[in-house]
Amino acid sequence: VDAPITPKQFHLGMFEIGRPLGKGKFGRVYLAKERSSNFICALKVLYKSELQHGTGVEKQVRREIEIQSNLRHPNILKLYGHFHDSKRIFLILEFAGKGELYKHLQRESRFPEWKAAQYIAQMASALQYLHRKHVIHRDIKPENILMGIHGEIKISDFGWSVHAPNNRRKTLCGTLDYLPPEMIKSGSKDNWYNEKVDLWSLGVLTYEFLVGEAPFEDTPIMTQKRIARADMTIPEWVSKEAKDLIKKLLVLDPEKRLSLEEVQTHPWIIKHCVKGERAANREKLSTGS
Ligand SMILES: Cc1nn(C)cc1-c1nc2c(-c3cnn(Cc4cccc(C(=O)N5CCN(C)CC5)c4)c3)c(Cl)cnc2[nH]1
Repeated sequence: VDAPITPKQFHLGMFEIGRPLGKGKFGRVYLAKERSSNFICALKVLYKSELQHGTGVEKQVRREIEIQSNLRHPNILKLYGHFHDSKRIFLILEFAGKGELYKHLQRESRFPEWKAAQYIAQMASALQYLHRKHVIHRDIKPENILMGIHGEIKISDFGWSVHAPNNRRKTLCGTLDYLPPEMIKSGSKDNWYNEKVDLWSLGVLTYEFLVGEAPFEDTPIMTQKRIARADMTIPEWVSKEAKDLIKKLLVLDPEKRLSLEEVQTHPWIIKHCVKGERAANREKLSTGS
C-alpha cells in the first residue's frame, strides 16, 4: 500500500481518529484513518506546552521529523508527514499492526533462538541502511521497536538519533542498560558519534531477546560499573553461536566490535535466517517454539 497522496498541507480534519494505541513520555498515539484515501496510520500527538520548557525535547522532535521522514526501509517505521495547530504537533506515522515489541518480549519472557536471530538480522539490515546515510540511532532498545502485521520489526523513535558527527549532548534518561561504555565514561565525546555505539546496543538487544533481561541489569551505579568493564555472564543454555555473536558485539573498544556486515554473515544469523530456512524449520519443529 503506497503512502497516502502527500498533499502539501495536512490538517486534523483530514483524519478520523480511532482508539488510543499508547502513550510515551512525550505524547500519545492514536489509530487514525486519512478520510479521502482510507489510509490507516498512527497519529502521534505532542503538546507544545510539554516541549517548550527548554528540555531540548523540541529539538529532539524536530530531529525525529527531519531524520525519519527521509528514511524508507521495511524495518524502519515510516513518518509520512507532520502538521501542527496552536497547541499540538502531529506526526503521521506508519501503523505497526502488532504493536510494541517489548510487550511481546514481556509476554513470552524470552524469544527462541530462531526468532531472536531473525529480529537481529532485521535490526542489522535497518542499522546498515541508517549508517550508510550517516544516521546513528543511539537509542536501540526493545521499547523503541514496533512489530508489523507480518511479524517484521520496525525501529521507531528517532528522538535520539543524530547525523554523525554532531556536538549534541545526550541527557541521560530512561534505562542505562543499553548505553555503550564510551557514553558512560566521561572524557572524549567524539566516540558518542561513532556508528559503533549502535553495534554495542545490538549486542545488548541480542542478549535481552535470548535471556529475557539485559546483560548489565543491576542498580544504576552497578550497571554503569559493569558496562564499563563489559562485566556480564551469558547463561550456559545459550547456544555457542549466539554466545559468540554477543561476545563480539559487547567489546569495550568500539573499533573491535563486529561490523554490521559481519553480523549479517555470522553463523548464528545464517543458521536461522532465510538462507537456512530448512535448518530454522527443523529447529522450530524440534523445539516446538
Ligand atoms: C499498541 C498497539 N497494539 N497493536 C495491536 C498495535 C499497536 C500499535 N502501537 C503503535 C504505535 C505506538 C503506540 N504507542 N507507542 C508508544 C509511544 C507512544 C508515544 C510516545 C512514545 C515515546 O515517547 N517514546 C520515547 C521513548 N521511547 C523509549 C519510546 C517511544 C511511545 C507507539 C505506533 Cl507509533 C505505530 N503503530 C502502532 N501500532
